[in-house]
Amino acid sequence: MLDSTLFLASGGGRTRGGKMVVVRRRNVKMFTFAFLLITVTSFVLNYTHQVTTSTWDPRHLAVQFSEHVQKLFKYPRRPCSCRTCISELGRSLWFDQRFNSTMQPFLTSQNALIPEDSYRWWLKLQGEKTPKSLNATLTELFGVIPGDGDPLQERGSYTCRRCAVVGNSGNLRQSQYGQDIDSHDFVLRMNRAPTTGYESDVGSKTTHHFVYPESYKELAANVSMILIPFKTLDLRWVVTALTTGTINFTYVPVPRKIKVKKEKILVYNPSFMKYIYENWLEHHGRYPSTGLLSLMFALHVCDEVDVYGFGADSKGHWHHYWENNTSVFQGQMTLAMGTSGGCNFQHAAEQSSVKMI
Ligand SMILES: CC(=O)N[C@H]1[C@H]([C@H](O)[C@H](O)CO)O[C@](OP(=O)(O)OC[C@H]2O[C@@H](n3ccc(N)nc3=O)[C@H](O)[C@@H]2O)(C(=O)O)C[C@@H]1O
Ligand SMILES: CC(=O)N[C@@H]1[C@@H](O[C@@H]2O[C@H](CO)[C@H](O)[C@H](O)[C@H]2O)[C@@H](O)[C@@H](CO)O[C@H]1O
Repeated sequence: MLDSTLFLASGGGRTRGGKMVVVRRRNVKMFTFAFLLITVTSFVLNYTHQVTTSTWDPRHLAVQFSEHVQKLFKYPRRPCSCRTCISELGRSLWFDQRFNSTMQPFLTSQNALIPEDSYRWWLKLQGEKTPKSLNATLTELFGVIPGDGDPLQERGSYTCRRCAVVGNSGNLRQSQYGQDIDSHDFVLRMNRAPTTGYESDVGSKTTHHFVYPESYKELAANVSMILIPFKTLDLRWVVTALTTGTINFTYVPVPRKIKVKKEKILVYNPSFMKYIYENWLEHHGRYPSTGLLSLMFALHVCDEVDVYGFGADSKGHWHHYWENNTSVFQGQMTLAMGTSGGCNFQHAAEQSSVKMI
């Protein structure tokens, strides 16, 4: 194919002598050489800007390069009609190097497999001493909840899915962001975040709410609850909270029963947590904060993401928008992202279609 294209491009006809063949071979060689030169040069130029993660080890560079090319071929951007789409590669190499569109944010009844290395990492997060068998727990869990289908995952209906991730920072106070937040297709909130009484600043719409047993709050009937399990007990808690009500204590008291429809319960994937810890937190801290887990989740299921309520307020105070604690905290970006760890999210925000508001 390449040969015949070159042949035509060189304007020649098939001749009797060997000369044309030599010219064609030379053309092929020159083309191949030029292609390799351009590719390698642009790759090297691009990567020399990545001070934090690149090394000059040729093997490392070659691996990174081949991964990048594979990604481009294997996962071309999905249909999206937004002005800019998260999954569009090539806007920021920094972002592309970390973003892995193949990672699955949910555990589902069809995809409940946690690789051994992820499982080992996850088990250490909260030092669970005698964890129950994970397989048995997951079988039981998906015997109780259907664990499938969520509007966020059904690609067909939205061509531009706009999501708002609302953190719990006091910087939302008097922001008047309520309407803006509510204008999104999906509004993701977390932990104890209330909306009643704070509508003008934080909005009133919630489509998805991230919780773990210790941070559970009652949700409206139309809201999907996304359980973030930090330990096996958290998975078992959902089962008992929907059935027998036997678990009422983890490391603090937790609700015995929850009033959530089984079809509205989704389960965050521990392997996805590990991916965030490795690719985005770059192993800083112990594990990602709920804010970062929610944000990364959104980046993998939405086409456009706007971020609200992260960081300290304008006076450097670190508190929830519904509380009055005015303690000063300097490392706001760090705490917003990791459990005593951080990632250069500002960098990501500046270079991709994520807006931090
Ligand atoms: C005492 C304690 O453990 N507090 C943690 C609480 C607590 O467990 C829950 O509120 C449930 O009661 O949870 C956390 O987080 P929390 O519920 O405070 O906030 C959720 C996410 O919002 C972002 N945030 C919050 C406050 C603030 N001033 N600036 C912010 O940027 C952060 O990204 C944060 O992750 C958590 O789960 O991550 C982290 C907090 O450290
Ligand atoms: C304040 C604190 O560090 N408490 C820890 C607790 O951490 C909290 O875990 C939550 C998930 O369960 C969530 O990640 C929150 O952001 C953390 O502050 C756990 O690590 C717990 C484990 O036994 O120990 C508490 O001291």
